[in-house]
Amino acid sequence: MDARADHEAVTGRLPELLVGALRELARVRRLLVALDFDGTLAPEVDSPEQARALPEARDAVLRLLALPRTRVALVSGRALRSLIHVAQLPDETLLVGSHGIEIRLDDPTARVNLDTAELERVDVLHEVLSQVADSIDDVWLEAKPAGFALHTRLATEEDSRLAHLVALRETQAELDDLTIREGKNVLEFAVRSTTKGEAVEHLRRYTAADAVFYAGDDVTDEDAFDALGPDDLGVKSGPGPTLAPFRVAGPAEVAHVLSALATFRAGDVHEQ
Ligand SMILES: O=P(O)(O)OC[C@H]1O[C@H](O[C@H]2O[C@H](CO)[C@@H](O)[C@H](O)[C@H]2O)[C@H](O)[C@@H](O)[C@@H]1O
Repeated sequence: MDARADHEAVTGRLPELLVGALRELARVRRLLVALDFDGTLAPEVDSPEQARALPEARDAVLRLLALPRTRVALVSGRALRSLIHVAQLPDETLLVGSHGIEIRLDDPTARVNLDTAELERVDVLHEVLSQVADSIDDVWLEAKPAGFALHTRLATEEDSRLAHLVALRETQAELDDLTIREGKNVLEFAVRSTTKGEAVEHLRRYTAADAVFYAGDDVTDEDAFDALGPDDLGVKSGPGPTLAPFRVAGPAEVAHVLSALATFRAGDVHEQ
């Protein structure tokens, strides 16, 4: 294969500016690759437990994990348990679940511990949100350690709007200071407040990374993009307003970006 064909095989149809930024990033000494899961590595599906990373994305993540001075983290709104189930990645993958409430670094036994007051608030949330889910067609509740996700993907637009309105009204009538986040066909309620931005900062310190790559698709990923600095690189997956300097169409293109990053990094690591 000549050099041009070789270059095209690695970069595909990625914009030249993005390819240049990936090459630059691949040269840093310690790199943290932090990735959202749903809508970024995995295409959206109706049943959250059926979601899986695209094979090309998973291969690229495995290649990155195998490189020296390169750490990979998943930063997800999913409960850690659910993230472990769908991601199916080796233990050296750093995991952030529940939008930063649950963090699994290199100790796989680490658990989130809620105090009694928080556990009581989770119980109240459960009672209120179960009633909402039970009373509206095709609306269901996903449990997480510190809260719940009210899913409306399969509901009609009208029922979805109604579910959001009622859930907001009823939860706020019962509990103060809830953390409420709107995502894709989901409204999330938690009794603890953290953001993906805080999670990225935590991971940056933990890994002593010289630069961070972050890819994400949803509103909550904007906190992570906001936490990036001039030496970092953010890529938004799919449509919607974003702080990320680069955008690709969706998970298939994210996989391509990760694959190119792994290839550049492997080359640069060998050169050093
Ligand atoms: O931060 P993420 O990794 O993107 O997780 C965000 C939420 O993802 C899951 O819900 C979303 O994906 C589902 C599977 O494609 C889809 O059915 C649902 O409509 C989406 O909202 C997950 O179930 C949530 O707990 C996460 O917070």
